[in-house]
Amino acid sequence: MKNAIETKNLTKIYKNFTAVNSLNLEIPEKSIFGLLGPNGAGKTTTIKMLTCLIQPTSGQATVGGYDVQKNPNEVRNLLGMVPQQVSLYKDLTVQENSELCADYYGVPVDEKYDRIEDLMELVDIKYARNKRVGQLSGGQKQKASLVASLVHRPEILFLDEPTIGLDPTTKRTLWDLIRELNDEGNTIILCSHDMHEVDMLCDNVGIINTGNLVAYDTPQGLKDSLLKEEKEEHEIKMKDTLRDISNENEVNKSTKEDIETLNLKKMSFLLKETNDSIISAIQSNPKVHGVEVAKNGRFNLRIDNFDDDAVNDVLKDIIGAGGVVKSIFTQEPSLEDVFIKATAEVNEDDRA
Ligand SMILES: Nc1ncnc2c1ncn2[C@@H]1O[C@H](COP(=O)(O)OP(=O)(O)OP(=O)(O)O)[C@@H](O)[C@H]1O
Repeated sequence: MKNAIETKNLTKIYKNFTAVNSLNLEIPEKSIFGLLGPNGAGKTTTIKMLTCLIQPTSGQATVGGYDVQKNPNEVRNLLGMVPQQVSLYKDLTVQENSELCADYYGVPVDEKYDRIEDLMELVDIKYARNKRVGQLSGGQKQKASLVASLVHRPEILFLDEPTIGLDPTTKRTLWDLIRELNDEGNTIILCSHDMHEVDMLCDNVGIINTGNLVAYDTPQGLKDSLLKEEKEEHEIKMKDTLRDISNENEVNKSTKEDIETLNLKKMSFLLKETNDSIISAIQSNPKVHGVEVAKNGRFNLRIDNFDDDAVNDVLKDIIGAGGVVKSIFTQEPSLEDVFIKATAEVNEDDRA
């Protein structure tokens, strides 16, 4: 698979402050890539370099095979950009802004009205086409911005916090649109602080912290690696604690309990009906620790966090004993956990 974007040691230094430090990134064609990072990490600076708004201090970047420094015009023709702050003319209407963008990118006159019509239909902003952008709500502005950015059919679309401030329904409409554009073969670069959004939409995620790329994988790959890291940390902690205990020659009850629960994850089932045979079936599973039946009939238990089959095994026990599961909940690492871990160490001094 070809890459839509490649960077090699891409660096931006403002005076003596390193905003982006030697970034090496590969974004496959026709994928949705999520760029994450805390405030001030260097996301917008990276996007600005890739969209030819600012010059890198050193390193290279290619977009659609074109070098951002040597062929900025070719790069600009390939991409569309929805920035954090909507950059349309406030005194012009949605229609006028869209036409202006179409003319700027040289969209043939016999196509431009149809394209604008189709896009307005797609994002549902037709009803406000004759309103001035300055009079629109935040969500309407975002939609107008999308129409203007997509009118020249960019192969690569940059979206900087596209759903910030949108209501949940409009947000989901926009997610559908992003997926649709991707299905049509567009590459999408999404900058967002919304972890759920990134998890739902992106094929790959890069986490940038103090100008450095600190993680790059699929969302699931990142979560799995956190689980693996936790397992390794847990094993080290176990060994240390057991050594301490044997040194002290005394096993404190709460310490023992701490060790036992370190590697357990919470799991909870709501069954249609409960009876003793279901309870004893769950209790007799060696992977289950401490079953508790809550007043609302929900089973709360803990299972081995690192055993891939544990959830399946408990389910089999319940179904085998004639139980009907209405809902199930397990606590897994989220992309937010990965983000917090990957960006925990902040050393702004290193950037100067
Ligand atoms: N023109 C500039 N001159 C000096 N420093 C700058 C300039 N633009 C950005 N920076 C600094 O570079 C760093 C990265 O900024 P950038 O806007 O790329 O962060 P970001 O990851 O997009 O943050 P946010 O999530 O808050 O939008 C910040 O510390 C910022 O202050």
